[in-house]
Amino acid sequence: MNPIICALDTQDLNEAISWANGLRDKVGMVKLGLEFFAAHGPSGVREVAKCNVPIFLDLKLYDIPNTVARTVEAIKALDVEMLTLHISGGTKMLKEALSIVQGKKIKLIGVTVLTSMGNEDLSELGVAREAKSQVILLAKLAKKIGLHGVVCSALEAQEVRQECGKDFKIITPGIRMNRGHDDQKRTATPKEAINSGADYIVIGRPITESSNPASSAELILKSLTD
Ligand SMILES: O=c1ccn([C@@H]2O[C@H](COP(=O)(O)O)[C@@H](O)[C@H]2O)c(=O)[nH]1
Repeated sequence: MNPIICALDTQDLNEAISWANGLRDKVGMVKLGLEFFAAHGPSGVREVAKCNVPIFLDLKLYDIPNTVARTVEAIKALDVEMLTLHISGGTKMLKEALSIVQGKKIKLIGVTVLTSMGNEDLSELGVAREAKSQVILLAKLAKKIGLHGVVCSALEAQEVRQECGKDFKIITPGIRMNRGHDDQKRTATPKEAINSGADYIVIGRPITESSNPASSAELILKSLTD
């Protein structure tokens, strides 16, 4: 299985389609997020799906239970593999969302602590725990409620794997090699993430801003076995 999920972060539909076509054989999935969805909505997702590459829809839903459930209801008609929602939306929100996708192929993935945040950012929000312990707490809650997996950084992947078991999907953004951290704080290389137990590594700008996205993805894949 190819563990690379490339984030197609753009408002340009043609650019997203061109990336999806160019990367189809080099990645396991593509990710469409808030930027793309705000610009093109469900019809844009359907257009990218025509490129025959599995889609991870990263909308990070976070609202009252009824609103999230109705949103999941609208999204479940789309041909996507996984959809994200914030675990901090709470048990009722998560359970109601799960009940909507019961028996469907779409997997609900919980966002723990954004990889752009460090301990100081959490403390500013009144969260006394360090990022790692907050991630483990949220991942265990997600597992208990029945979510299919979580988004966390590679720095927590090993502990999440130990706590949540082998069938629980672990998806790690914040992947960096040789270009600084941008706005990410909890980062790791592709190989470190996979060695820590991640099922998938989410990589956006290091691929899409390179002069040759397909060959960058190919090199990253190769780096996993070197
Ligand atoms: O905690 C999170 C959750 C989601 N993301 C998303 O992943 C990609 C990362 O893109 P890069 O360009 O490789 O930084 C992006 O779409 C984020 O929305 C995340 O980074 N961290």
